[in-house]
Amino acid sequence: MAALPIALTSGEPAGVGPEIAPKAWAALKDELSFFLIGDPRHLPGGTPVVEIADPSEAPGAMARGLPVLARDFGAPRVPGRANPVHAAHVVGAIAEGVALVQAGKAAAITTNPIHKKALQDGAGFAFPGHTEYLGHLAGRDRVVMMLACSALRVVPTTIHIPLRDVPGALTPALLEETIRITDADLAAQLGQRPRIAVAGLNPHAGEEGAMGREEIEMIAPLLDRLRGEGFTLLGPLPADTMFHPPARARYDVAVCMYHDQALIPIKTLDFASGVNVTLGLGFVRTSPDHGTAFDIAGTSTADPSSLIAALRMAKEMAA
Ligand SMILES: NC(=O)C1=CN([C@@H]2O[C@H](COP(=O)(O)OP(=O)(O)OC[C@H]3O[C@@H](n4cnc5c(N)ncnc54)[C@H](O)[C@@H]3O)[C@@H](O)[C@H]2O)C=CC1
Ligand SMILES: NCC(=O)COP(=O)(O)O
Repeated sequence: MAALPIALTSGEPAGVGPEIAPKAWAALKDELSFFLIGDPRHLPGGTPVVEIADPSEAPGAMARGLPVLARDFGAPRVPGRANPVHAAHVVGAIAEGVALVQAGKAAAITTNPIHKKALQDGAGFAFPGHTEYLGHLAGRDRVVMMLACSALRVVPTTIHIPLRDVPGALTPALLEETIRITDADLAAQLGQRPRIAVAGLNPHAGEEGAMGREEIEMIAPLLDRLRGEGFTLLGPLPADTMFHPPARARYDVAVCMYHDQALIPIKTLDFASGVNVTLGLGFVRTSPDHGTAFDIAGTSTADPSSLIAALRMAKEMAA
């Protein structure tokens, strides 16, 4: 019996998602099977499309073209310009992808990039991103964002919030849940518990209280308690010196305090093939690490490498 296909969501039609999906199909058609949930009108002219009525048809269709579970998004696509008419359909494709995974019709979900502001404006989307929406659909109170490439894995503890709100949002409970979910999910993936490096919040990890006290008052006591339970934890480490190659060799994943502390190193190291993974969902979700790239949408120049890596990782994790 053919392996279950991966559900790939449309993402923002005005972005590069419709352009990288056919490129990923061309690269992967002999390696794995997936199907796009989206509007076939949004795909570039000349894309070989096979419309399917059910995910079970995707493996057999891969050799002929990109399998598409066709949905009418209400309007054609204008590259670089989000259309509010699309917004509810973009959200609906994510919900449908999750439902198909939960029904045992798809092995995993891989999401094309969404434009968060366009979904807020067009559909009143109440979530900061996929991560939180997927957690909601999965019925989980808390899930974790991880970005991974061959050189590094990073987890931001706080995600899409303004920088000024980070210190208030960083609670011992939030950090503890983040570390516990990261440890459990990576142990299942790696076959052994991960070595987790934890960043400080402040310059020089607070320099013994001279530059901030979150490390002394919150992070270090929590890490000490979790070490007592058997977690392998380094830190709190100064964030500026934990990402060079010898430092990275000492851990399997870096838990960071806020979005850019985590994402700048990985996107600098490997923007082309980094993958965004949601941990703690109970099913597999991956995504390219990049966004909608409105500035190059419509030019056919978008690099599909990160989507290809995301689909490969979804297959490997779901196996
Ligand atoms: N998983 C998701 O749904 C994600 C969504 N976003 C959203 O995307 C939107 C735009 O975000 P930005 O910060 O501008 O980041 P972006 O990743 O869309 O673009 C940053 C730069 O990288 C380039 N780039 C991105 N992907 C590329 C590709 N495949 N090939 C070649 N060049 C590429 C763009 O042209 C641009 O110059 C925002 O609404 C953001 O929230 C951002 C990251 C992930
Ligand atoms: N910066 C990462 C990003 O925006 C992806 O977020 P999500 O949509 O996967 O939650």
